[in-house]
Amino acid sequence: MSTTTIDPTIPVPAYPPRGALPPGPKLPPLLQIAAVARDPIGTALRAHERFGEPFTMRVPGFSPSLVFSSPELVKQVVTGRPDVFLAGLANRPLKPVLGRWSLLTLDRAPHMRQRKLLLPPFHGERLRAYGELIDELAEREAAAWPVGETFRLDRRMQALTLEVILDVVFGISDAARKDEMRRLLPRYIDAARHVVFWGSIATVNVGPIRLREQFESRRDAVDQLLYAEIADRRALGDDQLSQRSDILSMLVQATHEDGTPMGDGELRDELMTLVAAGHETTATALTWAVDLLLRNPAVLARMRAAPDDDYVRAVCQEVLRIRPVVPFVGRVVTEPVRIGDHDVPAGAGLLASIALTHHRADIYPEPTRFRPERFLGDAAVPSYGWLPFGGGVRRCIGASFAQFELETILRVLARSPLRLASRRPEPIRATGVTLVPGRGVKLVRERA
Ligand code: HEM
Repeated sequence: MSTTTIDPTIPVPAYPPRGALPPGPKLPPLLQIAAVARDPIGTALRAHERFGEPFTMRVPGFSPSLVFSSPELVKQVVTGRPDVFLAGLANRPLKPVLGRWSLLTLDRAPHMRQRKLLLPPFHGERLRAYGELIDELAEREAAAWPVGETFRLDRRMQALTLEVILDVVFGISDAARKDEMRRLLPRYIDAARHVVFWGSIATVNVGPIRLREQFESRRDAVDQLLYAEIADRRALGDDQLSQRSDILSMLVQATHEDGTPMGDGELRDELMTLVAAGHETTATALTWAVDLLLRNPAVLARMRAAPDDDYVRAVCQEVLRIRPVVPFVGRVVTEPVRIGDHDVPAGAGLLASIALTHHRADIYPEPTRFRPERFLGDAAVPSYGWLPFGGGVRRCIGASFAQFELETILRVLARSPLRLASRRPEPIRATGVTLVPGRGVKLVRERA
């Protein structure tokens, strides 16, 4: 069933001529993206120091982009007119993975149509009802870790946040299907990460390297499960549906303004979007949070000693400041615009560098120090000085849920007797659209 009639495809505007954009790193685009992959924050800081604001980044398959980082200019980028500042177009590398109806890859009226349907399930206190379940899943996960053996925390956090998505978003109750999802979704996300980061290079088949085939077969396997779940949910009566609190059940009942329900393709793309946007991001933030806590014993001690809500919130805010899981958000402009004193030609990309904003010494003295106290009391951060969830009509719809999930799980993890397997600093790497710990944060659980 497909009910949506507006074609969401917007042509990519021609790139502006080189001379029309401010200077930036001279490396060829492929080498620029390799440098970003290896040292995302350092590369941005060095470019900012050398070229000032804005500088131009060029990466393969993406509009050449002006990078901004001061709060007032970042605000203009993320809150610019949604019919001109297109985020869906900027997010187009995600399209092969998430689909054409994904909230992340749509713009203008089709984007607002989907956003109106997706926002209500994420609103207010609704998802807090899941607090107990999340707490229970976290306790069970931490209790299963082997004593005295080294393990990678990133993998465990991915498994945990996937469980949360399978319950809260999908509401899958069939045990066999849930097991299949546990097995197949991470494999698909793994293949998808390369497609997103390396663009078209990762979708070719060269001799024995069958990246495209692998990507497509993993996508089809997951799609089959998703369509089966959608069909089962549609088969439920209104009474049964209205008693369920998972997001899929709510979306199956939702209707667009013209009264039409979401089609199967729309539902599939939005489910995939919620997994992709909400699973690894939260897992990565948790992994960084534990790494930072174990390297900052005073903060850990305060977390262990029955912390108040404000302190736990401040810890999570500081984690997302110093390790912004999504290091930038992008827009592509379809007509000339002015950002501060800068004329930006049509077809240029704009990047709000969250990582650079969060490392500004004028907002955060000693920006590389982990100090949750920055977010306590009257210490005010300027608006758009902290934006791990982006902003404007594209602001992350899962932001309050993510913060709640982080705080709930971190309280549990802080109580676990864990130590780092190595004191060496954890390298920060970029994969897909996230900043991840290069070695996955290796831990040892000690005897309690
Ligand atoms: C620590 C966790 C998370 C971080 C750091 C994060 C960050 C972001 C960022 C930076 C954006 C882009 C905003 C912009 O372009 O201005 C975004 C968009 C989005 N996020 Fe999140 N997110 C997180 C968790 C979640 C969760 C748990 C969900 C849902 C289950 C979610 C769903 C979405 C969706 C659907 C969008 C697209 C919104 C739109 O384009 O209208 N995110 N997120």
